[in-house]
Amino acid sequence: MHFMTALRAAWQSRNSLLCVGLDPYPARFPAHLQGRPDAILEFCKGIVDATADLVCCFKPQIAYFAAQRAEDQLEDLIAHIHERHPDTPVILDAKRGDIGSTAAQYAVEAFERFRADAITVNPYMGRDSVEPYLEYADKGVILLCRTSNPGGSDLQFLDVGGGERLYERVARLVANDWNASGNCGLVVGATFPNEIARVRHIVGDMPLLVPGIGAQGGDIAETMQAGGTADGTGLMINSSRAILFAGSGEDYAQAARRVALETRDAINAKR
Ligand SMILES: O=c1ccn([C@@H]2O[C@H](COP(=O)(O)O)[C@@H](O)[C@H]2O)c(=O)[nH]1
Repeated sequence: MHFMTALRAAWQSRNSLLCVGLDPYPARFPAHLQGRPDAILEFCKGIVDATADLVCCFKPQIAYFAAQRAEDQLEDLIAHIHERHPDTPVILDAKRGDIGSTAAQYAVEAFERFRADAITVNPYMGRDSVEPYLEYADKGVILLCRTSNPGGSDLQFLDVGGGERLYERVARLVANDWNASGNCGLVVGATFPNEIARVRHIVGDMPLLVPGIGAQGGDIAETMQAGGTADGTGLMINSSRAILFAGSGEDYAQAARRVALETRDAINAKR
């Protein structure tokens, strides 16, 4: 199924705009998982199974798996999500960016090896660096636009002419040119609600992946006000650490579920 079709279906069936980010950091795992060779997979499966009915998508961040030499556990985790929660799209947060020939290999890695439904991509090497992902027309390609970190302003806020900021140029380019197959989205941080509103104005109803609530302190009400579409959807609002590490004992998955539920409900209260 096309990523966008699956996402829209999940927004409706789950009544949720929440994306749970899967950033497994072993030092924060509960004691009963410490030292197990499959700890990353078991930790993440616990989170996924406890929250799947509350989310519109999951977003594993590849660095947390690669740093632990656990790419095989990422493969198994995504296979688990597809098997047990088949209506829940998976966004591989990899932020790839390279020349076309190398990008083609990254696209194979994301969509054929890991079987992700969408990937995050860095657009700053231009169209030919993004083309190999766009060719997978049924997969989502979610481009960095206005990132949530403070240093994002160093470049993304530069005036590229006529008062247009670089992140606005990215939004315009993606909406008017790169999105021919309707498979593009943009990353815009919850920590910059004014820019979320600008991007929404430029791109119409294009889905926005919004990290930055929870541990980074972004405001849910401001995010919804700035980025929600007329039908109350349009956003995948990510929270990772605040949900993953809500508890530190054997009941960590139940604790994660409680925070995921509160977060989903706080978002829904502002739709
Ligand atoms: O601009 C961006 C783009 C991506 N991220 C990623 O989202 C999560 C945020 O984690 P929290 O624990 O909820 O802060 C993480 O995987 C980042 O790599 C982002 O934060 N900002």
